[in-house]
Amino acid sequence: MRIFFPRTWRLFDHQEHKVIIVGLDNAGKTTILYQFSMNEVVHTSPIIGSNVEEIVINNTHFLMWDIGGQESFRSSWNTYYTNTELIIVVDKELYKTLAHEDLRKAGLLSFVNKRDVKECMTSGNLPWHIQACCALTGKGLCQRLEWAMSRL
Ligand SMILES: Nc1nc2c(ncn2[C@@H]2O[C@H](COP(=O)(O)OP(=O)(O)OP(=O)(O)O)[C@@H](O)[C@H]2O)c(=O)[nH]1
Ligand SMILES: [Mg+2]
Repeated sequence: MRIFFPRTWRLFDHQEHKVIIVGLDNAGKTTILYQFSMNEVVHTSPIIGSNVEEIVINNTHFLMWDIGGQESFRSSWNTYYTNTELIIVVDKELYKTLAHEDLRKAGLLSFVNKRDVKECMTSGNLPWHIQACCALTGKGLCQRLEWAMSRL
């Protein structure tokens, strides 16, 4: 995995940044967690509960929580939200739906919808980006973490 973040001011950034990884079951969250922490693919089993790893990248410390995506556990996700600085949403359904020959040349624009509904998050308070990745190779994972870190 490529190591980045050359900014010198980060050399002394020992604050721990809380990250949560959410998404439906089987999306690849645990695989991504261990790509970040061990730079390798581990054998995973579906989890009801969570895994947490402390990860240091270029002297920036992350406490990365991988939260089980099984339906029965989703109502517990909110117990992990306190002090979260970065949310990683892993979505395999989107990929599956769009992996079609007819869409090979299409662009992709994603809307965070229902901004008129009060309880919904808005793009105003939640900066976000879409990044294609492969958790088995680690490709794509680092680029977007770099983008996210610049906003911490
Ligand atoms: N082909 C492919 N398989 C992947 C990728 N990422 C994960 N997988 C596989 O998808 C399966 C599920 O991955 P997990 O990381 O356990 O999924 P999860 O999101 O943690 O699932 P829950 O713990 O049930 O919420 C495993 O067999 C992984 O090897 C990927 O980028 N490509
Ligand atoms: Mg898992």
